[in-house]
Amino acid sequence: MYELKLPMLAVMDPEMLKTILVKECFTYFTNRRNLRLNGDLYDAVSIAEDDQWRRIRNILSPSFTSGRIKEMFTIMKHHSHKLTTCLQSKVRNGEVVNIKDFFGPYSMDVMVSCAFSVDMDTISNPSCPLITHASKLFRFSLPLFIFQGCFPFFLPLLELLGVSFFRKTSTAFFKTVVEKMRAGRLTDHEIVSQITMLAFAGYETSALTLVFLAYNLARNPEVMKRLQEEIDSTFPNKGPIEYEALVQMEYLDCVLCECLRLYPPAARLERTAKETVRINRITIPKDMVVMVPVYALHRDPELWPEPEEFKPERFSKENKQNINPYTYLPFGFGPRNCIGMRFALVMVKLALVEVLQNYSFSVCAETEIPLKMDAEGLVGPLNPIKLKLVTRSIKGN
Ligand code: HEM
Repeated sequence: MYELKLPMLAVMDPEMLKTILVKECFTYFTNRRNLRLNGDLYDAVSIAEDDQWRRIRNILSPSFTSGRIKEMFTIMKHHSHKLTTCLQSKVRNGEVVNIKDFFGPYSMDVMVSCAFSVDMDTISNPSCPLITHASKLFRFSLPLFIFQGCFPFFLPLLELLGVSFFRKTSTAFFKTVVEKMRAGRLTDHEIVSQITMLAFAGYETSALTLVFLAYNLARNPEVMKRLQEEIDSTFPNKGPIEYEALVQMEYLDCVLCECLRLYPPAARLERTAKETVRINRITIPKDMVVMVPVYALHRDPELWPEPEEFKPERFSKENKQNINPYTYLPFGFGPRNCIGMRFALVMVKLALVEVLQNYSFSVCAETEIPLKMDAEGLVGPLNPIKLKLVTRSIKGN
C-alpha cells in the first residue's frame, strides 16, 4: 500500500485539490486510517468503521443537538465562573500567566462533567494527573490519537482521584444520555468507549482554541476592543451570559472562525478509500489513505489574502458567502465531521465572553512573537503562551 500525498495533486491541478477532490473524498469515504492500536477503545465512534460507526454515530448525534447543548449550558457556566474567579488572584498580583494553565483545566472540567457527570475541579488543581496525561496524549495528531484510543485505565483513574459527584442537573442529564444509548442497543463496553472518547476528543482541541484566541486578541487590541463592545452591549453591566444571545453574537463568531482558520487544532484530515474509485481523472485505489492538508489550505494566499493576518471580518455576513466550504475545514466535513462542533463552539464562546467581561489580554516581554509552532500533530504552540491580564473597570474599559 502506498499513500497518495495531496501536495502531489496540488501540482497537477490546484483547483481540483481545493474543491472537487476534497469534496468527493469527504462524501465517498467515511473511514479514517485505522492502525489498530486502539486499545480498549476499539469501538469508540471516532475509531469504529462502516456499519458499526454508522450505528454508534446515529445513537450519539441526538446528544449534540442545540436543545441538549442548552441543557449542558448550566454546567458550562459553573466552570466558566470558576475560571474567571481563579484568574482573579493572578491578575491582582500582576503575574504573567501561562494561559493554558487556565483554559486547559476549564476545558477538561467541562468535558468530564458533561460526559461523566463528575466535577473534577482540575482548575483548582492544574497539576492533576488527568490534565498531564491528556496533554501528553494530544502531542500526537488527532488521527493518531483517535487510532491510539488509549486510556483504558481512565475509569479506575477517576476513582483513584477521588472525584466527587456533580450536581443533580448533570447527573440527570448523564442518566438520560446513558439510557438513550442503552435504548439504542449499545453494549456496556460501547457506552464506556463513547463517553471516554468524547471527553478526550473535546479536551485539547477546545483548550488550544481558547489559548490561541487569547494570544490573537492580545496581539490585536483593536479586535479585542470591538469584541468587548459587542459583549458589553449584549450583556450590559457584566450581566449573566444567556445561551440564546451568546450563540447569536456576530463579531464573536467572526473572531472564533478566524482563529480556527489560522490555528486549526487538526492540521490535516484523513480518509481511506473503501473501494477503488476514479474521481476527475484520478484513480484512488482501495485502501489508499488520502490526506487533506487543512493547515496549508487555511493559509493559502490564493484563498485568503494576507493569510498570516488575523482579520475576523473575513467571516462577516457579507464575506462569509464567498468562502468555499471545502477550503475551510476546522471541524472536518461530511458524514464523519466533528460530532462535538456545536458543543465546542458554545463552551469556547462562553469562556471567552466571561473572561473578556472582566479582563483584557495583553502581550508582555515573555510573550513569544512570532509563535513557534509544534508541527508534531495537533497544531499547538511549541512553548507555553504567556500573557498578562488586566482587570476591566465596571464601565468595561
Ligand atoms: C474547537 C474544538 C474542536 C475542534 C477544532 C475539533 C475538530 C475535529 C476534527 C477536525 C475532527 C475530524 C473530522 C473529519 O475527519 O472530518 C473531529 C472529529 C471528532 N470530534 Fe471534534 N473538535 C473539537 C471539539 C470536539 C468536542 C468538544 C467533542 C466532543 C464533545 C468532539 C468529538 C469528536 C469526535 C467524537 C470526532 C470523531 C467523529 C466521527 O468519527 O464520527 N470534538 N473533531
